[in-house]
Amino acid sequence: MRAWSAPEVPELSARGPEVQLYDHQRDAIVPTEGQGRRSLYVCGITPYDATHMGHANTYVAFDLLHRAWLNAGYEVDYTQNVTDVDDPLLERADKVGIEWEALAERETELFRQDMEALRVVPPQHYIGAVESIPLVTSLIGELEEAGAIYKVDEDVYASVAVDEGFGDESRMSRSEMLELFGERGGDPERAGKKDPLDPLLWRAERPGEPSWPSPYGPGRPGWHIECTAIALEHLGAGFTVQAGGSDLVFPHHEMSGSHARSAGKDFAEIYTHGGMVAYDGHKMSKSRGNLVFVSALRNSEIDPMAIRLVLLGHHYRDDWEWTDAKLFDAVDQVAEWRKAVALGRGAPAAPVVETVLGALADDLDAPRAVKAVDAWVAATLGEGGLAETSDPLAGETISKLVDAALGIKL
Ligand SMILES: Nc1ncnc2c1ncn2[C@@H]1O[C@H](COS(=O)(=O)NC(=O)[C@@H](N)CS)[C@@H](O)[C@H]1O
Ligand SMILES: [Zn+2]
Repeated sequence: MRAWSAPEVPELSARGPEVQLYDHQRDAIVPTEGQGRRSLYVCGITPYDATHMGHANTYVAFDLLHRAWLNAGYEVDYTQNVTDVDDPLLERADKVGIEWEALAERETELFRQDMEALRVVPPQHYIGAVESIPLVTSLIGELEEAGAIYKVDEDVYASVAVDEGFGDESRMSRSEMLELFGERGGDPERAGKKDPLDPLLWRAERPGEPSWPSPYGPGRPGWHIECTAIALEHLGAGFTVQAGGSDLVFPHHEMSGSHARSAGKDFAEIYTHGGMVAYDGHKMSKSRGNLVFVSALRNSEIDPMAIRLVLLGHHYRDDWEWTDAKLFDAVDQVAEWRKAVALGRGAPAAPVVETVLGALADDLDAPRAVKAVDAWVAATLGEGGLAETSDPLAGETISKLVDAALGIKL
């Protein structure tokens, strides 16, 4: 599937430090490692209600990781999926009375435009669930060889008992797992399952639902196996980072890793998750409909760089609440940044470069990076810009820095 056009990422003269990142499984900030390259899988959208600020928060967060690795001198293999067939998408298509494929295509295109506007560097592999069905069915075959699948009626389930690492990623209690599994697309109460937590791998054809042929009969893929298959195919076992919002910790990322292990393959080295964005006092969610859309703001002439700056004002792992006031503050902030870099000379830029690259390499601490730029702007717009000690190339250095490291084009 086509991704979106890539923003130019300026090459910085200073090299960023090694990137450290929070790992959910170890509950610690750990070095990101690998031979010369880094590989990243960020779970993509289920294409309806795109692109709300919760989505944007997630993809901008891991764009900072992508950029931090580039600034540290690494090549980055980036894969993202599109869950372009799944229960919530079919339900929404039914509700609004359009073909589910048309809804998926329209919303994915809107998502691409929003990602371009927010200057998110695109994945090299942007892969739909539908186009991955052959990958999914062959991975189910590997689970079958491992004795890790069984049928209930015509539906195919994975047996989590086969995976002794099950639970290591989320570190949740069984009762927590059962509760979240039911809330997030699982069917713990279904009769005939070996374990209520066993997830669906292949959903047999139902009347009125799309289906594709498979060795397990006509049907469609389960949610978790889709990401396992796509990540293993395009990034390979033991890739560096599996990322998404914190509502994916369980069941989605637990199950995705479990399926890989049951097929005898390592999954991600690191699992990391972005916090939840709320609006009107509740997590922004399709079901509640309290959504702020990137495209709506763009259509009312809001500078996407101001939207991006609101997101960067929060640590990626924090939950926070979107407010219009935050947006208006960011509009002013971007204008100040532009004024300061336009002066050409300014307060010394080298220390800002070091602070910004260091902050982002430390578990993507964007708020600390933004504060350092704010301080430089204030000094430069004050008397700092004119003092003898001023740096004649500060404006150019800072605008390249905030572009490469923060994705903010001034
Ligand atoms: N309110 C929110 N705040 C922050 N992130 C959110 C919010 N709502 C959804 N997300 C994140 O946005 C991404 C896409 O969400 S989604 O459209 O529901 N799609 C999915 O979760 C699956 N297609 C992943 S394979 C996920 O990483 C999800 O965790
Ligand atoms: Zn996923």
